Amino acid sequence: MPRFAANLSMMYAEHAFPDRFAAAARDGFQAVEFMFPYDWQKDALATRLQDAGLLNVLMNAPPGDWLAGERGLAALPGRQDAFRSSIDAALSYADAFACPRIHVMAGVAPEGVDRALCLDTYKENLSWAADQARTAGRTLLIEPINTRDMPGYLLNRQADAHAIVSDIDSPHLRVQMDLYHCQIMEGDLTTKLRALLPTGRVGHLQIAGVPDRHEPDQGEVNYAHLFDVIDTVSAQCGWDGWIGAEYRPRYGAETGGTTRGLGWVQPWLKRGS
Ligand SMILES: O=C(O)C(=O)[C@H](O)CO
Ligand SMILES: [Mg+2]
Repeated sequence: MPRFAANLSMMYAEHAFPDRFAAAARDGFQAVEFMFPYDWQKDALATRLQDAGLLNVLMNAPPGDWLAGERGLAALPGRQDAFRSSIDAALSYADAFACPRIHVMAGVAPEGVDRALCLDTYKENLSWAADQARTAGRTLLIEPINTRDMPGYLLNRQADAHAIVSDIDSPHLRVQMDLYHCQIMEGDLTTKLRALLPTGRVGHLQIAGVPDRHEPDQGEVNYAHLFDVIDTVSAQCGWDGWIGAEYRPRYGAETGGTTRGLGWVQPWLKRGS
């Protein structure tokens, strides 16, 4: 049976972020993920998480200056100190939330910087970070992101992410396989899931409708079919990860909000919530 986590950075936007934990629990989610909790005091958010009886299954490391266009630091030459500080911060927050997984974003190639140098920087930084994660008992994730939503992002395809994870060869570095991005960049989702889940290198899945990034019951991807595929392959290979619902709800606060669009996940939500 697939296990779904509500992404509180995109869902429940009709509530202030700290209030989204209780909102997701009321709807029956048992786990949440989110991107960047760093604007909030970690113990206060940890209390919201615990009061709502939720697991936090994924969070992101600080991405650099998001408003200035930065989308991660891991592959940026000359930013090693900032990268290492971002990992320290992420591990501290992950400890407060008992969060096992941290998405470490690669970054957007700076103008005129050689992609080969970025890749070398990426591997060097990830090797160091995976060792920090080992000590802390966490797992880092790298995610291929589509070039339409994030032009210039330095990791776009599943095979490249798996090659990096294989090269670094640490149990504390895995792939975050976002099926929304994978559909846009590559397609062939059924075959990719059947091939990649058994490798042991996929640490987390995410979903959203394609192309509008709304609920997964809208758009070109048949997620009901993919949930069956994930169930079948997981039973065969023992994959026991979570699936993050990382989408922008189609209903706003005035027309029912996030809750109204949860029909797609009802069979898997906790009863009596
Ligand atoms: O963009 C995505 O799909 C992600 O999962 C990142 O964590 C946030 O950009
Ligand atoms: Mg994603």
